Amino acid sequence: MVADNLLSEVKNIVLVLSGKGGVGKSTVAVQLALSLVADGKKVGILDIDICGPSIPQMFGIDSEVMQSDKGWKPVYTDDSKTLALMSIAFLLRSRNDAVVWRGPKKNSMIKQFVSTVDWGSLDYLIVDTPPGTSDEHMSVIESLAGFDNKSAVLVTTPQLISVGDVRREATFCEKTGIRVLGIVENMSGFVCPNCKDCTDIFAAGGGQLLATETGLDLITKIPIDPNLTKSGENGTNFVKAFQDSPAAQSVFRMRDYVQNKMS
Ligand SMILES: Nc1ncnc2c1ncn2[C@@H]1O[C@H](COP(=O)(O)OP(=O)(O)OP(=O)(O)O)[C@@H](O)[C@H]1O
Ligand code: SF4
Repeated sequence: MVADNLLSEVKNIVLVLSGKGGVGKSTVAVQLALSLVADGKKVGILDIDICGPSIPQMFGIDSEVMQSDKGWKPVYTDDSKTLALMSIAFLLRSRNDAVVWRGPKKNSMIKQFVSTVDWGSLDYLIVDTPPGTSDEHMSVIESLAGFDNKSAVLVTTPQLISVGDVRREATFCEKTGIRVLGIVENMSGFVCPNCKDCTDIFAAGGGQLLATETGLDLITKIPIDPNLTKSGENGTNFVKAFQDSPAAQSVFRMRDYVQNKMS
């Protein structure tokens, strides 16, 4: 069963969640999408971070939303149309416009996103969410209530303070009936490009601790990679350009895990 007929050709939905801001949720969403595309899949990214949309910038795309005869056309990253994007940023006149909407207006925008975007056929729709468990989360979950094949990935960093936030996110998923595929530990050490040694810059073991406590799988640990930071600023396809790097290999493990669990 599907929530709406414009999602009728979408096979799987993956929500990317984190309890805390700045842990790399959008980065994980984008790299998961690009790695699925590298595996021949058709993918969409829905950016529901109404107050801080970052997906268009991560692809270096500045575009306006156009209408199709069915709804809003997503913005494609290239002519092959294998990766489609939708973000509030495409609806704003300028990237610097601030969104100061109260809950009900945000809710209706998210419901419109879910019901009005003409995604066409997709293997995966990745939903990039704001941090925490806010109005946006409730709205998207309510809007997707009729879509069966949906799951979540929880992103954390190795510090324990972040783990506490993600634990609350796991409880939220349990209460709202969203299946959690597992935990991604991001910024998990820094692999030196010279000696390939991994230094735990922040701390170590947060993702594993959370996994042990919640009984969820630790899907992968993505190290800090300066090229990954740069790709978020200049729109480079990181997993294609740096496919042999430890960070890209870790992203591929996440992709394979997600595909196995959702098949
Ligand atoms: N593994 C990594 N290696 C290097 N840089 C990273 C990594 N993960 C994230 N970053 C960088 O950290 C910053 C924050 O990442 P990102 O925007 O993905 O976080 P977020 O959790 O989505 O933030 P927000 O709370 O604003 O939604 C970005 O500059 C991004 O490029
Ligand atoms: S980890 Fe090794 S190679 Fe890298 S900066 Fe430190 S000493 Fe140099």
